[in-house]
Amino acid sequence: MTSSEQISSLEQLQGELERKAVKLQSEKSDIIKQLKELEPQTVSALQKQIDAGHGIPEVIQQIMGAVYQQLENYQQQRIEEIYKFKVPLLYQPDLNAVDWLSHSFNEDELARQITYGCESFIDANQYGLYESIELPLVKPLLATERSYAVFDNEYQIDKQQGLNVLHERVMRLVAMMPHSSRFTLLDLDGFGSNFIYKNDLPKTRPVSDDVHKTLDDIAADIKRIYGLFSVQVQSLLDFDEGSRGNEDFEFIMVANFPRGFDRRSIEQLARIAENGPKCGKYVFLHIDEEAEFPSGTSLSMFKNLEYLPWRTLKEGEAGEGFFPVESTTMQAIFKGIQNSEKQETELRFEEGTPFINDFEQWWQADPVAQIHTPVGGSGGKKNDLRIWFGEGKDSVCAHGMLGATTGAGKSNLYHTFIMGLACRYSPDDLQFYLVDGKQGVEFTDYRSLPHCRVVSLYTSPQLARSVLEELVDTMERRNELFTQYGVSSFAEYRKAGQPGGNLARIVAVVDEYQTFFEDDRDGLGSELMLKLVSQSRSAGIHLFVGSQRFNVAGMQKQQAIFGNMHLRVGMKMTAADITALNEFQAGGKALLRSCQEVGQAVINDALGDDSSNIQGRIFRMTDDLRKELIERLQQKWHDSYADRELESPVILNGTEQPKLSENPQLLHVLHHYAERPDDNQWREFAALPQHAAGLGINEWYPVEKPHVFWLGQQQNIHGQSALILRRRQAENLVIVGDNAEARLGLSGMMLAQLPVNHGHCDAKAYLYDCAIEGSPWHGVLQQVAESTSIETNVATHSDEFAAQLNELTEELSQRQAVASSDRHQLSSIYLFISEAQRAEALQMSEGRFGTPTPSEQGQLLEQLYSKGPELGIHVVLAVDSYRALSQLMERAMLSKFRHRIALQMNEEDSFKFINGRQASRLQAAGPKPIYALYIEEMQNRMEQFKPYAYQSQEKLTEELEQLSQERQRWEA
Ligand SMILES: Nc1ncnc2c1ncn2[C@@H]1O[C@H](COP(=O)(O)OP(=O)(O)OP(=O)(O)O)[C@@H](O)[C@H]1O
Repeated sequence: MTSSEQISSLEQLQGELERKAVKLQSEKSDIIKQLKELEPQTVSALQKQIDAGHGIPEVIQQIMGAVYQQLENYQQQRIEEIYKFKVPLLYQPDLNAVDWLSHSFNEDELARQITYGCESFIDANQYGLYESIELPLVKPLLATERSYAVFDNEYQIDKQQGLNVLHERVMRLVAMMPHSSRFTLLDLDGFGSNFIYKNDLPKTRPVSDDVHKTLDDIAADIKRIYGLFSVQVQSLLDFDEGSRGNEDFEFIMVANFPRGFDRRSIEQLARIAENGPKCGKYVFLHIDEEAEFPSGTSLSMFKNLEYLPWRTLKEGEAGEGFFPVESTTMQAIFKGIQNSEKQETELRFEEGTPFINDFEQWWQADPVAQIHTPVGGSGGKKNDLRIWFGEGKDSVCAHGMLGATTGAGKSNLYHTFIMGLACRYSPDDLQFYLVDGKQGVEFTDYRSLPHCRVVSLYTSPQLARSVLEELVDTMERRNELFTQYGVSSFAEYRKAGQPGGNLARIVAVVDEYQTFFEDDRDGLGSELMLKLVSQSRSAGIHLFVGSQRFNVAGMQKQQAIFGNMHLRVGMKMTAADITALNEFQAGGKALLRSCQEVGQAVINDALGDDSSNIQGRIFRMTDDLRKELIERLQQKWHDSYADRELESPVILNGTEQPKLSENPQLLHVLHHYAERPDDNQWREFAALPQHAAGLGINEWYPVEKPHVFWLGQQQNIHGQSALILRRRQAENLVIVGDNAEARLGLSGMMLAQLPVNHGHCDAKAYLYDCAIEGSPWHGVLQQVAESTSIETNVATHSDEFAAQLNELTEELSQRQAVASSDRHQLSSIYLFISEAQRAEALQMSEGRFGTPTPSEQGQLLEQLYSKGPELGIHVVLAVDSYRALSQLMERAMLSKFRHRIALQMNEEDSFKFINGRQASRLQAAGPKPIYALYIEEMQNRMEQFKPYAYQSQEKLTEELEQLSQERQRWEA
């Protein structure tokens, strides 16, 4: 119910009550009249009864009883009707008479009017009611331009009288507006003893010992709020609730005025009293009549004072005045407020961005000079808070930064910004790189946003820096392209018709950007950031970074970097952070101090210059709306570009193992070629740079029958670790290390990639699964093999393995007989031995002279890995430790494994296996994520990556399904 309805209902109540009472009165007399009219009939009825021989008194009783019953029913009914009308609780004259337990305090009733006594009664005696009804006397408050005063009446015995009036005002106001009122309690003479409930009030302004400072702060607020006004909006009360945000109405309560005030503070207070009401600031003075005003001052300086009635009312009394609030009532009100749930006021995204409902308008905005989107409203207008990057008429805005404490609404601002832009610009015109902090998963849903090129979750410092590195590389590639076509900027290139292919503006949003500078002794993060922010604007690349504060630990060259961050967005921050910051000037800082509520922000696009501050409230974007919009944007992509495959973004995750099904290089091959590529197409794909989702390998000779197997993801944007098996000596793989999930995941995913490299007649797999039967690892390889169309032979026991070895040895000797010119026609054969440490028949035994001698199976295997690779037979061996490996083969045999993967192992084993301690340091930061090293013996290459790892049966099944779906086109 709005306030005006409230008041009309008060008046209505009064009228209704009077009408009912009069009606009751007239009905009562009607009945009595009827009763009187009954009398002659009664007489004749009596006569009849007597004639019939009945007893007289009994008959009279019967008739009279019926009549009185009827009368009573009437009265009861009417009285109930009257009591149904209740005075609204917040307007009851006596706050002590209110049942506060029945009130939720969840919503505010703006005190446009307020009760200041009892106006009239419906008198119980007069109308025959059980109880009298009191009606409130109301007067306007918020809508006036008044301040208020009450005198301490020296003739009163109780000197507290005037203060009690103030207390009653405070309680009434806080009960009406628990969430939108703020109190400033000035008790200079009493040291606060006159406002003992100060800490119970939900919001108070901190009062400095120096009253001038407090008054100056209030005056600055008034000035700031005047700054929000426009022709339509000329008082705080005119703002609609969403855009008023949480700008509070402030009540400045002064005890024992003017005690403790000097001339300057009285002058300032008088100015506040006069100018404050439009900005929602009202002064209430309790005047101590015995105190003297400092010379040159007087109460007449307060021009708009209204005097509050101070008469104490007692129960049943009417007139202007007040009922002193008892302390139990205060407690009930404060408790109720404490338990209330604040109804958030908000400005919804849909309200400020009507274009989101007009699909025709989507993706129509022009990115050539700049990109921009509204992100909030300042008050009078609903969408004048905006973020932009690029070139304006006389200004530029290259990059931006956001400072906001936890819970200030930072994530919501990112979502509003990202979705606003995504609806306005097409994915050909705008792309996002989204980087969450170390703990962050805020950007997860954007994996399916068509504009997204990179989504990084739980981002580690190394990963964060690699994103910067990638942006710098992209910038350099763009600059080369511009030089090639004789243009100097993104805008010129676009205007020239994009002769070298489409380029979109890139916006990189980085949350918790201090991650760039963590564990960074070389200062690489600062170096890269400076390079990017100082050069990338003309390449159409913009950085928008956020943190708890602008200035973050570990950052070097801050001044130079910040000199390019034209856009500054501040939300609620700690007082200490605001005082310390240099990214806003004094006016901006004052605005930031008033951002006390979630969603409030100050935006400045001119390096913090005070002339460019704009304060307001960020649109609220619900998760549901965001998800719905992402889905619709995806649909729009498919509708608009039926012939173009949507490129999947690179997904980085600082804690999780990667998924083969998300490998952009694999996806590129699968999506780009309608069938399994031929030799030339493979070569073309291999030569494609990694940033274009290729392998970046030029040495790709079809005669060597190269086949690619991805192993996992490196800690950077484009780096995918892969090994290429060719028909050359030693093209085998050995995986050594503690982690069973990684060993199994690596072998399993290699197996899963056979159908990428081979048609089903073109390869065969032999599996020797030595995992303990009943263990979670047992049978996993077989399950993977079954999901491919490749012919597979599975052994789980030593004798089955012996048969496999015999078959393969036979195959090997047949292949050796094939003329070398025909060998390229031989199909590929892969032998996977997992958990080889458990293959007893492969272990070496002590020979005649104490030297270890290979077992019979060991010798056959040795032949296969020594002679097989050139003939298309490759061995993939996985074992849990170097010690176990050394029981399977002599050290010299290790040279037959050109490809080696090391997982975490002890330092000694690491030295033996890879000639360095690196493998003993892999998990130094903790067990997750699992890291691995890929060593390419011949090229002396070593790279660290996160391997594909086995996690659970469900996840594997899901992954295999996903992969076979992706491959479907080729299989058909
Ligand atoms: N502009 C806004 N209007 C109304 N409510 C908002 C607004 N912004 C955020 N909120 C609400 O406030 C809460 C915190 O918001 P948000 O998650 O964006 O904060 P944050 O600063 O990112 O917090 P954290 O740093 O803890 O992640 C959420 O419940 C959100 O719905």
